[in-house]
Amino acid sequence: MQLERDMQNLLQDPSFALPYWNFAIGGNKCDICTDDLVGAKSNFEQNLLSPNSVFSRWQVVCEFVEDYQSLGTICNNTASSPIRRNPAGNIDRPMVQRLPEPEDVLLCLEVNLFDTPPFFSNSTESFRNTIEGYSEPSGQYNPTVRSLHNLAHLFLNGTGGQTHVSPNDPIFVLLHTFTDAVFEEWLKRHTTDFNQYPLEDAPIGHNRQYNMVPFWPPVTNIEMFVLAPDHLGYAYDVQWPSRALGSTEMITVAVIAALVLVAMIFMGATCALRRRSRKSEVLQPLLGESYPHYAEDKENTQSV
Ligand SMILES: O=C1C=c2cc(C(=O)O)[nH]c2=CC1=O
Repeated sequence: MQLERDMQNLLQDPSFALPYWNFAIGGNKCDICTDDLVGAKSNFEQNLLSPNSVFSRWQVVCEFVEDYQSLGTICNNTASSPIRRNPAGNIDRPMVQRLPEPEDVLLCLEVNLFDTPPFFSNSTESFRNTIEGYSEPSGQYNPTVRSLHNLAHLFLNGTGGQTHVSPNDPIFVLLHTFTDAVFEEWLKRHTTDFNQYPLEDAPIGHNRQYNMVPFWPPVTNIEMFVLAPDHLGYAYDVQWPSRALGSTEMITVAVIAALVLVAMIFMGATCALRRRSRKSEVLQPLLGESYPHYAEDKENTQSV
């Protein structure tokens, strides 16, 4: 939100809103990697951005993570190299050559618990770990899988796919606004019980009452475990995909539809038969063939 406000100030446009990148579109194309958006691929160098994009002139800062760790130095914001990006181009990892599928988002929204022990990247049936992308989209932990948020990062295959430098790629923000939109939708669809947020035992910075580092002013994790339109003053406009029916569901629907049709035919036929019999009852002569007619009656009386 601070970034959005900063950009509103820079642009002198209070209506500016951060967009999101719906990365759950499947396939191997980065739909926003065009020169009018976040930059197309260079025709000259496969890992770089097209010179027609403003972002081809952006430089990566804080690239030397080994130095920061081994020498204990702090990143001094020295620019070192251009942004690298080669979507779907990681030939060593075919699994990250495709974006998440729309269905993956739906499955992840169905995971009931926010988090489960050990509150880490190997948690299973945990919404937090599933949207993060260390589980099958349905929530089952699988160490070989990368999905959703993680898969979107790795798909970018370059600056945006390396944790310590990924914020240098402008896609970073759009990838995370969408991830936040999925979180928002999950909060909407599930009763939000604060107790599901780990009070302890999560990695440092991730417990319920811990501050979210490095945001300023300080804000705790639990303060953000709320519906954004009601408490934070923003909302997402997303068309969530609808769920395609599985084969068992399709058979169930077909059987129900067939039963309803048979019931309707039966009811229609019964009504028609009833109406017909009621009609013939109404038109029945008061004196049937078996009753003597008045004239005959009279004749009989006279002859006596
Ligand atoms: O920038 C990031 C890069 C990531 C790579 C993975 C992974 O699953 O290997 N996860 C990432 C998260 C990032 O934020």
